[in-house]
Amino acid sequence: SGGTFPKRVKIVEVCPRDGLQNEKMADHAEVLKGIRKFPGTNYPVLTPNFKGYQAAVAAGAKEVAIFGAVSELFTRKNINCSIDESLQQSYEILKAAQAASIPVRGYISCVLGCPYEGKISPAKVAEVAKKLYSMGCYEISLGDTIGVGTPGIMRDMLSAVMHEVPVAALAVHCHDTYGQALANTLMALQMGVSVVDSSVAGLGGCPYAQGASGNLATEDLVYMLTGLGIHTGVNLQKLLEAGAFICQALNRKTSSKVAQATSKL
Ligand SMILES: CC(C)(COP(=O)([O-])OP(=O)([O-])OC[C@H]1O[C@@H](n2cnc3c(N)ncnc32)[C@H](O)[C@@H]1OP(=O)([O-])[O-])[C@@H](O)C(=O)NCCC(=O)NCCSC(=O)C[C@@](C)(O)CC(=O)[O-]
Repeated sequence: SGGTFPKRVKIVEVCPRDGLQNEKMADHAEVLKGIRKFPGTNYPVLTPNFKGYQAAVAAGAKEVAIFGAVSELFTRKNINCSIDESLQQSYEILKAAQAASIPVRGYISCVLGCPYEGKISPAKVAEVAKKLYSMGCYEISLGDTIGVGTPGIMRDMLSAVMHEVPVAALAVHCHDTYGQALANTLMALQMGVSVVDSSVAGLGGCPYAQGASGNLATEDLVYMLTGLGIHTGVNLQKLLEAGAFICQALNRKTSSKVAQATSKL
């Protein structure tokens, strides 16, 4: 593998959630019932509050994800509460989930910049990450929700967070609004992060974040990791087929550069 890069990277495919959340879509209970489940694959449900957690568990969710942010204004627009209130809700979900042996992943949004508050201090991200981790999230996914970050900002943010949370429990979640998602992810990999969120065909975007656009495309991530000799366990050809399938179903163009390039071969 390449120098200080991790030998293997776990990719968390967020297209079924992040990628499709802007589409007119069924509620999670119908989705969970409707999908064919494969052994060894997790199907986490994003739960915005305790009511959402209870509904997800009642629908058979075996893993849930909670989300918070480092910006008061974004938190208000996204889930209609303050950061402290959102952490309190997260705590309640984590307590119930621990009692039910349900793993909880934590997302933090706007870690490299906020559409409403602008610059975000790395110390603030570290503080929220520490709280979610100490409350029991097994992994913290750090989201550049509106894709404004550049690798230097990613480096400063991660340096602060890694003082508070072990790097093995960190993931990055980059949006590609300014074409920086792959570069930001590469910086995170160089700093030892080995879990990366991405979305097939680059679909995605947060409806509550002005200007947010698609996620890092999984095809492009897998292509880069393969080139670096990093193991992912993902078959790029099959991934390209999955991307083509979902783009056709949604009548959308892929944002993956690899998909665009290989379709012309
Ligand atoms: C969180 C709420 C629901 C609060 O919304 P609220 O209006 O503050 O909630 P409330 O407690 O005042 O309740 C209002 C009504 O909603 C109902 N309600 C309350 N909760 C639920 C629930 N869970 N499921 C179904 N119904 C619910 C509740 O029962 C009540 O119904 P009524 O009594 O009036 O008939 C709202 O603000 C909301 O839906 N927000 C959207 C959250 C969302 O999906 N955001 C996008 C997620 S993606 C993201 O954040 C970024 C990420 C993770 O992808 C990573 C990155 O890129 O950074």
